[in-house]
Amino acid sequence: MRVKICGLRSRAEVRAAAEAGASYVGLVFFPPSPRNMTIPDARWTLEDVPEGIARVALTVDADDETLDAIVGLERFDLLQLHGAETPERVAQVKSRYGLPVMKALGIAEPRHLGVIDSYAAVADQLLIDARPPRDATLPGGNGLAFDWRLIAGQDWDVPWMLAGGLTPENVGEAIRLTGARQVDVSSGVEERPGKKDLARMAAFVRAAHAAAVADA
Ligand SMILES: O=C(O)c1ccccc1NCC(=O)[C@H](O)[C@H](O)COP(=O)(O)O
Repeated sequence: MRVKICGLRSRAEVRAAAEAGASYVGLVFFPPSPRNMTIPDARWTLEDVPEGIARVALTVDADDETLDAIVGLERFDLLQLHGAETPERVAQVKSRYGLPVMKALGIAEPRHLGVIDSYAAVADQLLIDARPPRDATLPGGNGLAFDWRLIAGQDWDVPWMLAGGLTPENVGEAIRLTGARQVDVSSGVEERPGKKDLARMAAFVRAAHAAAVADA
């Protein structure tokens, strides 16, 4: 079981996520978000991440200039594209930067599953998330879950991660229903938007690992 904790905003939060057992730590580069990270702050925030933990940069329909600046920090192992990027744009980003790319896809109904294969053909990983409501300010990180039965028994040609409204309380059921081997959380381990609750991060990782063991 691999856990990603997203929307971290300080070195202390990154350290706590690593100590809790996260396999991925994510920073959000999206100015409207309460979790937004600036490029200069990201360099410092990720200065001493332990070996073996993947550092993820989350962007939303970012242009090349923004991605150049983020990748230029030489701090990231994986790019998470969380906007309306097309499969062609995913392929372009992957080839321009030579870093693995994870494409986030929001689902709410069976028809939203239809596009997943076209992204699986170009992305290194998929992040299967809740589709944001039409009036949402943020395309992700809304703490909303989708009906996990929609993807029960589904698998794709690349590794995928389950996200959307996960919490220490519900992640076990989500893993059992979907068979996810990787899970991602942000709001569900916060005291308030943009501020992580260190005890909840640890509880989340424990619950995810316990569900994976129970499933084995
Ligand atoms: O977190 C944000 O503010 C954010 C902004 C713009 C796009 C995506 C964003 N977050 C995505 C995530 O943190 C996760 O990858 C995932 O969607 C889980 O979010 P949550 O439902 O809050 O656990």
